[in-house]
Amino acid sequence: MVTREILMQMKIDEILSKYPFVLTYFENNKLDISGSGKKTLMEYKKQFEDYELEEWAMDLSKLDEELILYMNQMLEFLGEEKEQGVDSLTILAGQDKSGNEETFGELKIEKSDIIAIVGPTGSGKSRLLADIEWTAQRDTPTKRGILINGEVPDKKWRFSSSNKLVAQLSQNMNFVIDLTVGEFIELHAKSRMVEREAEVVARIVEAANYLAGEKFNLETPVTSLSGGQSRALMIADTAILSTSPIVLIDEIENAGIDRKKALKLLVGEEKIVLIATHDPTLALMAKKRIVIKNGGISKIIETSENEKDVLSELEKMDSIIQNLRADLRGGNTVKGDFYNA
Ligand SMILES: Nc1ncnc2c1ncn2[C@@H]1O[C@H](COP(=O)(O)OP(=O)(O)OP(=O)(O)O)[C@@H](O)[C@H]1O
Repeated sequence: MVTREILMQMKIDEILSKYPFVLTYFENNKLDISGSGKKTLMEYKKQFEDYELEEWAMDLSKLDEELILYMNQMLEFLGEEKEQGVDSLTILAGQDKSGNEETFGELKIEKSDIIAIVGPTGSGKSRLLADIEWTAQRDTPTKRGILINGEVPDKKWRFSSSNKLVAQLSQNMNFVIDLTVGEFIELHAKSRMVEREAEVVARIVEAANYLAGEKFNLETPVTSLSGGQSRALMIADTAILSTSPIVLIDEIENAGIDRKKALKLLVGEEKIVLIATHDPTLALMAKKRIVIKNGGISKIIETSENEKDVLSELEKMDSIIQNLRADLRGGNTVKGDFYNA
C-alpha cells in the first residue's frame, strides 16, 4: 500500500519508475511534469502560481490524497498490492489412484528451476500440473498440498485474474482473432500497463523469432502464424510480459521451436518451470524429474552428470535433425555424411 509518508519522500522520476501507471494520472489531470523528474511532489506543487491554479480551477491540496487513492486502487486492480514474490513452491505428498500414500514427503522447487514430469500416458502428469495451478490443499483427488514460500498460499492466487500464480502453456495454440502480431502483443502490454510499450512489444517479437525457425514481424496477422511460431510467440509473451512466477507446460512440441532456448528464456526471467513431457531431451534438461506412476509421484530423480553428458549427445542428434529438416524444407538434397557434419 502506498502511504503519504512514502510518496512525499519520492522524486517524481522515482514514482514513475516504480509505478509507471502514475503517468496516466498526470496526463489525465493535464499536469505537465516534463523537466520535473528530480522534484518531489511537494516541490512540484510549489512551482505553480496562485493565478494559474485559479485559472485551471485546480485544488492542488487534494492532489496527494487523490493520487494516493488512485495508486492504491490501481495496485489492487493490477493485483500487485499484496505481491510478495514467489521464491519457492513446495509439493506435499498425497496419494496415488489406489489410495496408497506417496512416499516423497515434500518437494521444494526454487525460482529458476526447471522440473520435468515424466510417466506413461494417463499416469497423472497433467493432474500434478492441475494441483499446482489450483494450489491444492488436500482438496483434489490426489490429496496433495501446495505451499508457496513455505506457507499455505493466500486464496487470492486461486481467484485473481490479474495476478495469476501460474501461466499455462498448452500444446495447441491457434489464434482466431483478426489482429496483427504487433496489435496482439500491444493489447496484452496495455492490459499490464507496462512502461515503454513499444520497446516491450519489439522485445517479445525478437525473442519469439529467436525461438521459432521461420521469421515473422509486427505486421504478420496472428492467424497466419504456424504452430511453431504461435508457440514461440506465446512463450516469449509469457516470459517477458506475464507476471506469473510459475509456468506450467504440458509438452512443447518438437517442430518449429528451439526448446532449449525457450526454457532458457523462461528461466532467465526467474520463473519456476514445470514441464510434463515424453521427450528425453526436455526431461534431461530439467534439474530434477518427477516420475509419476498410477497417479502418484513414485520417484524424484536428480539429473546426474552422466545424464547431462547423454543430454549433450541428444542435443547433437537434435541439431542434426533440425538441420536436416531445414535442408529438406529449403529444397536441398541431403548428403550421406550428415551425421559427422
Ligand atoms: N492420485 C490420483 N488419484 C485419483 N485420480 C487421479 C490421480 N492422479 C491422476 N488421476 C486421474 O487420472 C486421469 C489421467 O491423469 P492425467 O490426465 O493427469 O494423465 P497424464 O499423465 O497427463 O496423461 P497423458 O500423458 O496422456 O497426457 C485423470 O482423470 C486424473 O484426474
